[in-house]
Amino acid sequence: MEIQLKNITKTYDGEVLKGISLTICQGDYISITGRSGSGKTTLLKIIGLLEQPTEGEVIIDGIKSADLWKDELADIRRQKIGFIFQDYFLLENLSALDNILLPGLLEKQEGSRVKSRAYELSQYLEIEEKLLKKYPKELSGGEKQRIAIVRALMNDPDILLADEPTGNLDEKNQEKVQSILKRLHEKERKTILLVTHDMEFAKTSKKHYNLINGKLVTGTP
Ligand SMILES: Nc1ncnc2c1ncn2[C@@H]1O[C@H](COP(=O)(O)OP(=O)(O)OP(=O)(O)O)[C@@H](O)[C@H]1O
Repeated sequence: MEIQLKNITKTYDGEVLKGISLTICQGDYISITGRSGSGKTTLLKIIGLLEQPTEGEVIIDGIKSADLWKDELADIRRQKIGFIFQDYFLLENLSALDNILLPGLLEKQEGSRVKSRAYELSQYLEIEEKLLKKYPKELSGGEKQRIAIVRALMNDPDILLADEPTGNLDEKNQEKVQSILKRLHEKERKTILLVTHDMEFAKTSKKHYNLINGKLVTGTP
């Protein structure tokens, strides 16, 4: 999947993004850093089709997102984009396994197929089977984030959008998540777009941008 941003602006109270153009090609690993409030999450939401730009175009595989219906945008989000967040967004009253299975089951995919993919991916991310029975409150931050990554991978998305995925983790788990993203990029050819405060983490990407005054500035991490 190729995502093109053309001269994107976003205005809330003030102008947060001021003319951003960027092409994200299949297989890219891009990191974006920037000070708090600079608009990183806003940009990620626009790329993930969760938010509309005020001006400018988001073009997905040659099709302008503004020309698509809400349902079509939701289909692209579900089928092609995986989201990973700092706060994991696991449902507390579901086991880790059910959290992973829920999106697929909501889409009425066949239960046994969804389940075997969940186990396969959990094994790939070295999540012990016994962890899958636990509830989020019984899991460490690192475990929760790995469960959230499995959930993001269930539909085999082309691109993973990761918003501060190591923000709440200790050093050991930060390294674990970093190496998982690296492996998904190198071995599975996933496109990765990473927002992080952590310059060391940004260094592991192939292209790095700094978001300054609403514009992307090429940086060498
Ligand atoms: N839905 C919204 N309504 C109004 N203002 C918003 C909204 N979302 C974000 N903003 C504002 O836009 C600016 C950019 O926010 P954003 O969350 O994109 O920054 P960020 O770089 O991700 O920050 P952080 O690193 O602290 O997470 C902030 O000033 C924020 O208050």
